[in-house]
Amino acid sequence: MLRSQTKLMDLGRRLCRSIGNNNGSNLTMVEVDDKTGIATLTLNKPPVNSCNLELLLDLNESIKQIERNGSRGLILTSSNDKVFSSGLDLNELHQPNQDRLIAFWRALQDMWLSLFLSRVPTAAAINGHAIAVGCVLATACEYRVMLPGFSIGIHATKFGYVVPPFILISYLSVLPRYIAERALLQGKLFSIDEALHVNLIDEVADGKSDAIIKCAKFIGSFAKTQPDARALTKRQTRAQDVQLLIKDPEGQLRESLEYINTPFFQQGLEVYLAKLKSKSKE
Ligand SMILES: CCCCCCCCCCCCC/C=C/C(=O)SCCNC(=O)CCNC(=O)[C@H](O)C(C)(C)COP(=O)(O)OP(=O)(O)OC[C@H]1O[C@@H](n2cnc3c(N)ncnc32)[C@H](O)[C@@H]1OP(=O)(O)O
Repeated sequence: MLRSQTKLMDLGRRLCRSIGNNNGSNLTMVEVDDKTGIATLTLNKPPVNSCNLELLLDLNESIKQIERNGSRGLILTSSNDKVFSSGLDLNELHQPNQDRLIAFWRALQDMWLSLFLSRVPTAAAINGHAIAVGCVLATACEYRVMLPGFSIGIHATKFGYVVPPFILISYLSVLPRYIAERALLQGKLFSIDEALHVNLIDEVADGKSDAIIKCAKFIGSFAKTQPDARALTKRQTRAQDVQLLIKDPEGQLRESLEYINTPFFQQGLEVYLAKLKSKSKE
């Protein structure tokens, strides 16, 4: 590598400062670019960023921290170069301890609301597979840039999971209804070309740094808007989508828990988890 290139990269690194989210965990990392004021929020739970209780709480705290520290925007990405997020940690749903399950599902609902309604511009640099809730994280953002060779989508019905309303809504907020409905019913995972074709993603990037640059460019497109006016307008635009979860979070929680605790769901999950484990040993 040329010395001038190395120098440029060092400079880039120096311009970023890490900010903690006060809980001392490294499950997510936040770096703010001093020049642009944009925060990069990196999912960092090996091996595949599956969302367990701790990651959801951490992610929610980081989203709030980014808003509190006055960042100009949020870019969500992953420290894993193959997987953006593998969705919910299925171990949280399998034969769950009921108190932990309640905390887990509440954390999921709260985190989704924080990201979906974030007052700052949000973009996802999808540098790996984005499966189920991994896709939901991306669609909660305002803009999506993805790298080729990976899949994105919600394939829950293939494995016998009914999707809760807020997951459905996050799909419907970016896809036309007939495409969202068909994809959900088929349990479809989109290739990059298919995702681009239906506008599930906005752009393709040829590497993670290119994806981050493209996300930053999108966020920069709001430079001339007044932040409070932008934030309130976004909230109004999305108000109907969040109505159910804001008006009756406990009702939504109850419905999901009832379903998760059914023998039907538990048996299906057991088979799926066993398949996943045997696949990873191949
Ligand atoms: C009428 C009432 C209405 C209310 C309804 C309420 C319903 C509520 C419940 C239903 C929820 C529905 C919505 C579902 C949302 C979800 O997000 S579920 C999660 C779905 N995700 C997946 O299925 C992903 C599965 N994983 C993969 O396909 C692959 O792992 C990968 C992401 C493509 C990565 O592949 P690779 O790099 O080859 O890694 P692996 O070797 O496969 O995996 C490494 C280890 O990680 C484990 N793992 C992977 N994903 C998960 C996961 N999601 N949860 C837990 N563990 C996971 C995998 O088993 C490996 O583990 P080891 O064997 O121990 O190494």
